[in-house]
Amino acid sequence: MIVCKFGGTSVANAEQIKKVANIVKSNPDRKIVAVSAPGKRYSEDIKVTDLLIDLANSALNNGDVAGKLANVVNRYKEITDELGLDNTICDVIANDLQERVASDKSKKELFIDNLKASGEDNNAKLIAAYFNSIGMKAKYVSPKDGLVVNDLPERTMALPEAYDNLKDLAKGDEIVVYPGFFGYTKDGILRTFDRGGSDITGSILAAAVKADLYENFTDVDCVFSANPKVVNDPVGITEITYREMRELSYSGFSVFHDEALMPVYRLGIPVTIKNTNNPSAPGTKIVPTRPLTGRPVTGISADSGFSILYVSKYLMNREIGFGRKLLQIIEEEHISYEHTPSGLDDISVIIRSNQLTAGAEERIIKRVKEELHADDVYFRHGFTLIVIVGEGMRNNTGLAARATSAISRTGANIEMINQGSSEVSLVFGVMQHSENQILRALYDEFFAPITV
Ligand SMILES: Nc1ncnc2c1ncn2[C@@H]1O[C@H](COP(=O)(O)OP(=O)(O)O)[C@@H](O)[C@H]1O
Ligand SMILES: N[C@@H](CC(=O)OP(=O)(O)O)C(=O)O
Repeated sequence: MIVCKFGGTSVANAEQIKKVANIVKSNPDRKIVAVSAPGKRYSEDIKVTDLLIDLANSALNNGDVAGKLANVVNRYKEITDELGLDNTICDVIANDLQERVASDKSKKELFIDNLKASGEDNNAKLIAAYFNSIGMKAKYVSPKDGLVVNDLPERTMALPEAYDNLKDLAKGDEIVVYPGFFGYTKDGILRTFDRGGSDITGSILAAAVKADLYENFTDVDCVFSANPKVVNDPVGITEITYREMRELSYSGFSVFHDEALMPVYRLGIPVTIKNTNNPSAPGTKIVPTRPLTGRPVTGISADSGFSILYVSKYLMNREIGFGRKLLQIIEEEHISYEHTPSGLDDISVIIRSNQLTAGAEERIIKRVKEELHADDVYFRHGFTLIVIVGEGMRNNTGLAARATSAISRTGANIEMINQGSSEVSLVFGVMQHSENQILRALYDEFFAPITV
């Protein structure tokens, strides 16, 4: 049995939804279909999820609710009209949105989650109605019936019992159309996953029903070895390991959410990334292991929005517990960190900038100075992490040297280097403004065809 997930671009309009129906119809094993909210129809378009976030903020701040709500309903109306569906489903969607807008606003975050999730919830209802209208027996299933997630303040994750609750999801003879992106706490409170989180839903469903395959349909033929929006015509990846994909997704390959790997990885369920616009292309297969090819590097990703906390203190290396105390100060601000490269007398902590506020920075600096008696403490912002990933990198001598010289040829300074302990990745911290130039230089170094 196959669980397939169709991303926002695959369900952005009627034409795309017709392609989805054809893909599902073409293989009777495709029994569970997880869907996103309508995404971008063209590059300047706005995703329904973003329209909904804007609507939620308007509702919280006494802004224009009626106009923004009508805007969202119109996106669905356009789709239903073109699919030849009657007004029933659009009325359901309009009523549902009105109810959500009128719901409890005392917990801002939960109110926004509730509106955000309606994008996928209503699209799943619409797509199930369309499937039935063309004779494909289908039913919409709500995450309320099983996809239990944890409570605030932790980030949203499925609880172990969700897998048991959902194990019989595909038992009937209808195709299950399931909204991505959200679940419910044990108390029935709706919470969304991170942005891009419909990939996570698909993976949870695949693990719950022990699917033979999880197909993730998007708008590119495969995962490329570098972001195709930055590197011209990058090499496509046929097979990639979970570990490689995890590193690359986490650090900038937006094509597949990094958290979506864990549920399927635990059961060894293979994943393929395929193109809704070109379903016969084989796509990229994510597998537990793969034979090594001649190329040590599989992919190069870049992710911006990082800050670095620099701390130096003479004889830091001799001071027992210095690192722990430093990280505890950061923990007490509820901030997570990515890397902690260190030298004899200094340590840097790499943090996602969106977790920092001016107040938090000030408190951290003050405490590190006063409690840890550091000689120097300061934050710097505007960094990108460039990550080179490949199973073939282990024991490949000279690879780091090749990477650093490729970067130095661009004239950029390397602010930080970290060899991931998994030994399949190498991380470089650079200033954000040189990101694209460095990505292209590294791509040329490791992927350009050799000419004699
Ligand atoms: N290395 C990569 N390989 C393929 N696509 C990538 C890569 N890095 C970034 N992308 C982008 O990811 C996009 C698909 O992800 P996303 O927009 O989340 O799609 P969906 O709407 O299917 O969820 C592609 O259009 C592509 O621009
Ligand atoms: N619609 C949500 C969840 C999602 O997974 O969307 P997409 O498939 O368009 O990446 C978002 O925009 O974050």
